Amino acid sequence: MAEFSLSDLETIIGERAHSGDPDSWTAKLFARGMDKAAQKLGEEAVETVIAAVGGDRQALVSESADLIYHWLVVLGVAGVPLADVLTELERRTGRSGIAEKASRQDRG
Ligand SMILES: N=c1c2ncn([C@@H]3O[C@H](COP(=O)(O)OP(=O)(O)OP(=O)(O)O)[C@@H](O)[C@H]3O)c2ncn1[C@@H]1O[C@H](COP(=O)(O)O)[C@@H](O)[C@H]1O
Repeated sequence: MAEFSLSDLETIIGERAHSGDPDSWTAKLFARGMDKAAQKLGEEAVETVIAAVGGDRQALVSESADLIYHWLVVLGVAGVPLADVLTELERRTGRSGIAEKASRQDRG
């Protein structure tokens, strides 16, 4: 399970976004647009902060997962690929080729 990556989740979100599946939370968020997606991201951020400050380790893991999922949905609704964020993070390290290497490892 440790091999599961943010890139995998981005792919799943992309597949579900316009699936038309009435049971898909992802499809619902994409249909309702940025206001709803961003609102959910904000709520999950607050819940993550509460878990962290409260020292609730299990809640912190769970809320972090909710937060990251909703962050990727917001990126998807905005049309911003995860790779753009990774490239920006890599730029800040002052090194090059790290994101590319991670992507190669991701693909096996
Ligand atoms: N990781 C997640 C994930 N994390 C959280 N959530 C959903 O986010 C929602 C947020 O819960 P809340 O209680 O805050 O929201 P709510 O109160 O039900 O909604 P509102 O009242 O705010 O409208 C819940 O419905 C959760 O199921 C997620 N939904 C989907 N995924 C991933 O996306 C994939 C595709 O999901 P579907 O699009 O639902 O098929 C799944 O297989 C997962 O991998």
